[in-house]
Amino acid sequence: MAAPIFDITALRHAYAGKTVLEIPQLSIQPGAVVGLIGPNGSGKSTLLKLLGLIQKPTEGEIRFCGRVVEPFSPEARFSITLVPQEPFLMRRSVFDNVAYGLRLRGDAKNLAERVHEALSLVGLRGEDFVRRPWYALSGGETQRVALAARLALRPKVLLLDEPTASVDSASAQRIKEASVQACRELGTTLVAASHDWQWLLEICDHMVHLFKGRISGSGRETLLFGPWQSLGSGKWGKILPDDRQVPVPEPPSPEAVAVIEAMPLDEADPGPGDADIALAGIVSRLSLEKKTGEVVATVLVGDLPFTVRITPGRYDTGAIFPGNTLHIQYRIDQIRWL
Ligand SMILES: Nc1ncnc2c1ncn2[C@@H]1O[C@H](COP(=O)(O)OP(=O)(O)OP(=O)(O)O)[C@@H](O)[C@H]1O
Repeated sequence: MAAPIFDITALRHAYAGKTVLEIPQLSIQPGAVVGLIGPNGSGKSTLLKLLGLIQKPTEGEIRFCGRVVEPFSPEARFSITLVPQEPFLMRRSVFDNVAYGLRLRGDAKNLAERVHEALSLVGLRGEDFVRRPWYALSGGETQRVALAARLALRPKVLLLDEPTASVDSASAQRIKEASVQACRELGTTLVAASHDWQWLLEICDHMVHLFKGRISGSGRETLLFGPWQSLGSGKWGKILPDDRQVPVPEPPSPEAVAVIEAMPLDEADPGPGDADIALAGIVSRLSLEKKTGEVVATVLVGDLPFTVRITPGRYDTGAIFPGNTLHIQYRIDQIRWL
């Protein structure tokens, strides 16, 4: 295996003395497509800024290509590029915005051609856009020009922070396609934070699920939030509006979060099998996971969203689609607490 492009060790980051991110170890391979998911405030943007070397961690180390690189060093600036949630353009034409980085690093050969190429990657026709001033663009076009300006640099690493949060759906689609295509064509490593779990599952080699600044899993786990109720006879869990029970082990604190790894559904007739809990739910969405070729489903049990893995054999029976009833299964002793 190639040496990691990023190697994180004993990382802790704090704002005004409050720790918001703690990652003991994380490696990212060159050329990998990595997804960051997690609720608001879980530390995704902070991790991207640290990987983008525009912030220094409070403690610990981030090695880039095997070396600790100083924030804002030329090496970092020309190899790693971060597209923030609300990218801004310089008060110049689209051409000058896209050409800026190339000129800055003294790399202006075939400039016009490269600007047009980068714009076409994000679905904008050069002829229509190069002369436009920064203010004559929609939000989606601004986002795409900002991405084109990064892709023109053929970066080693592209960091995307919620690339599609505030744009129309056509721009969102184009931004997603362009970033993945760039990674394929240029061998760029892509780390994308997004609430679009389905998109990340489809494109990622690796998912990192952040929760309260810690890695809680790989994005396929179910998180169940308190408050927890006593179910009697020493049992704990939740009671659904239809009186069904969702049992968990005794919670360590009232606000503890239960984590259930996605169990595979691979039998024609689910039954409890290895699990001690089986609950009927309604399939609400299905996604094909690039890494495993499995279908990952969200199944609503009452109003609780559970994540399950459906093996190709089971999925090929053709009986699973949104709106269907499916039994989710888990073992109480496999639940861990956050
Ligand atoms: N500059 C800052 N100063 C102080 N606190 C900050 C700063 N930036 C972020 N935080 C806090 O750090 C925590 C993590 O924030 P971060 O923006 O990294 O989360 P996130 O997962 O990207 O959230 P979102 O999905 O809302 O963008 C939050 O509690 C946030 O309020």
